Amino acid sequence: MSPLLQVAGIEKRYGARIGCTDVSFDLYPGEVMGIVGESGSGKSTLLNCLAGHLAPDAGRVIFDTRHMGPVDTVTMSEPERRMLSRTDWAFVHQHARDGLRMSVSAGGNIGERLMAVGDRHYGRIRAAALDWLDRVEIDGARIDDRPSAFSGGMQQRLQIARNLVTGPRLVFMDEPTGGLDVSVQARLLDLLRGLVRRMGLSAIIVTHDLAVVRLLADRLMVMKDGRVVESGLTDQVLDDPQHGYTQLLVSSVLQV
Ligand SMILES: Nc1ncnc2c1ncn2[C@@H]1O[C@H](COP(=O)(O)OP(=O)(O)OP(=O)(O)O)[C@@H](O)[C@H]1O
Repeated sequence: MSPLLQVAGIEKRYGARIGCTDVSFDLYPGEVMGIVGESGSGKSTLLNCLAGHLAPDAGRVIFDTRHMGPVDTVTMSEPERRMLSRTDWAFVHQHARDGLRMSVSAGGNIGERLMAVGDRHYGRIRAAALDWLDRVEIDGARIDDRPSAFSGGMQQRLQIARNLVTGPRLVFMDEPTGGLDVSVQARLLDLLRGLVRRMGLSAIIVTHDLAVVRLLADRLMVMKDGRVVESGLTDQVLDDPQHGYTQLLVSSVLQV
């Protein structure tokens, strides 16, 4: 099996400050990679470089596209990258309002993604929207409501539906459960785990919450000061951390 994503030597600087540096890894189809580290360790910078939101200063990101095969997403044109982010890629933001159109109905938010990839059949789009509302446990009767009338947890579930409806090959998630109440987080995590497993999704999840990666990620990268200090299978890294920083990260959670 060839990798879905090949990341080699990614570096991003903000002036003299390192955002992230020397990051390399492969991601295989159906694999979920977690990226953990304390605030300022470079997780978001790396995720944004991978997802094409930030231009790295060095390195390659080769993605195996559905239509063109492997392409370097760092050097591809902006329109090509925009198309990729509507088709093969999805991005789940920490704050649902960054990933939703708040003035458009719930059904419209889901349908918009389908229309962006060329679906024009109203009945089919509405049926898909209803199906996806159901999959993310939102009552279909709310299809014409705007997301602003939803709770934080519902908004996040709607954002996930909007992202997954087009069957992306790779989903980027930035703190998908951050900022939600603990009980809401648990339900969302459960839902995400079900969707990831059922759809065989490949995903890269940035979080500072080790419980999130424990549940969702097959593999883990631990970042500190912009560098990857440890990586491996999630259970291996969390149960037997080798690097002092990872040991600290794991033990600080256990003490809570
Ligand atoms: N726009 C920016 N301008 C200057 N420096 C930045 C910028 N964004 C991030 N940085 C710096 O880059 C480093 C990595 O930050 P980054 O936000 O990627 O970390 P993070 O692990 O995602 O943190 P958090 O969990 O708080 O989001 C930090 O030193 C940060 O101060």
